[in-house]
Amino acid sequence: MDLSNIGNLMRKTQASIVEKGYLFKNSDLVIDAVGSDGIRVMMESALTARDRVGVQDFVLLENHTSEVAFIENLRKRFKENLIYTYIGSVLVSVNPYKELEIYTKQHMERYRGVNFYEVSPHIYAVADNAYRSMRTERRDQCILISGESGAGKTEASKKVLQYYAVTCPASEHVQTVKDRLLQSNPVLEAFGNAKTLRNDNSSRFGKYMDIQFDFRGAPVGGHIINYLLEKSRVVHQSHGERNFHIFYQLIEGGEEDLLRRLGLERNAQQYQFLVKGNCPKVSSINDRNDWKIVRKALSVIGFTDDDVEELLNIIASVLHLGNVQYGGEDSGTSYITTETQIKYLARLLGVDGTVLKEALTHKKIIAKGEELMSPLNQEQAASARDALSKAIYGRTFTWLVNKINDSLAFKDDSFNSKNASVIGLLDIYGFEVFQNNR
Ligand SMILES: Nc1ncnc2c1ncn2[C@@H]1O[C@H](COP(=O)(O)OP(=O)(O)OP(=O)(O)O)[C@@H](O)[C@H]1O
Repeated sequence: MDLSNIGNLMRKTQASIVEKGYLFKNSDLVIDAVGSDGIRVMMESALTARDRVGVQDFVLLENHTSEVAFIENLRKRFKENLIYTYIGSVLVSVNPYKELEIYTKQHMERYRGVNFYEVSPHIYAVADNAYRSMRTERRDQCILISGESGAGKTEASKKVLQYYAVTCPASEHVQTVKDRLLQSNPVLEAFGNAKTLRNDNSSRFGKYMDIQFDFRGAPVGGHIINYLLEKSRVVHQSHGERNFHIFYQLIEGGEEDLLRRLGLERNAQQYQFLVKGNCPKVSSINDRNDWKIVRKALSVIGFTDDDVEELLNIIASVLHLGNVQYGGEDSGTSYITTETQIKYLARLLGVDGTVLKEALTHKKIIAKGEELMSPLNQEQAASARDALSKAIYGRTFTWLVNKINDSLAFKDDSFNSKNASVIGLLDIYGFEVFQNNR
């Protein structure tokens, strides 16, 4: 072998070894390619490379049962901006908290149709592997994403969706489905995410999303199941946290005449349900911009102007409910001191103001077939108000998800959805332990 070429060949091979993560597992291949003269230098280079970037699959670690070795390998890779590592077919991801140039179309192409271990670990490899297994084995697949709050689960599930949106076959109809699938994210995040101490955009609900594919492997529909929305956040937030994003987006971004119609002021500090966490501004969040994104997304998903109006009426009514105040502290019988709120509430919710007032200050008892109204004291009335606010918000969220599902459902009669192949995406929020878990 011409020794002058060894350097070049080595550099090339080493890059490929590092990229593919073969290192010493497949070092025989490398030694064959380099020839006996290059073996020693080659081995040293590969060793140095492994020292620097770690191994791309934890099963290749010499001491793979050691937690210390595991963490050390993650640390090495993270330092080199390698946030993904495999444990066999499981992908471990470390949140980089910065934009990495690893989600471009070129990257997607690199992972398309390529075997899991031929390219460096990536969320796209997992997405592609599930897709190919679905097509070749004709079996439904599921990608389960779990981790503690702020680990990057929601971002990972968005990357998977983007991967399918770009790489799967498309037609006009399929493009609409892809757009709707992608646009459902900002809407769900506006209504179901909030700033917490750990994550400025924390999902406060669990989400399971089915993506349906036809026989050509094109995404033709989807379905979302939501569960465990953290409704208590509507009425109370811990210090440094916020309510659901949509409230701030509406107040910051809502047009003047819209706010006037809803009886709202452009000042979040005016609303009892938005001041509990004492966190009016978050540097990483632009509520005004996000409002525009959500409004656009709602129309892409197929919400009519009437749907949006109804939705916003209800969101505004929750804010008005929070400002309902009671008198009658010592008497044991509460009464409402904020008539303006009741006026707005009656109009926005389409209910009779007198009936609403009674509902907010009394409880109904049915005894021996007879209905009796019993007055609530101030504290009980405040709890009734909060319970109503949570119930309204919770049902609105379910309504929203149902509307999104209607728009994602495949409506062609000739297509039998029972024959569709499905990739499920489960993004379940991380465990948290609070002083008070609610
Ligand atoms: N791959 C990534 N590249 C760059 N930044 C990321 C990536 N993944 C996550 N982040 C950053 O971390 C933040 C938190 O991520 P994400 O919301 O996905 O966490 P999560 O695990 O879904 O948390 P929660 O359970 O609270 O909803 C994101 O808003 C984003 O700023």
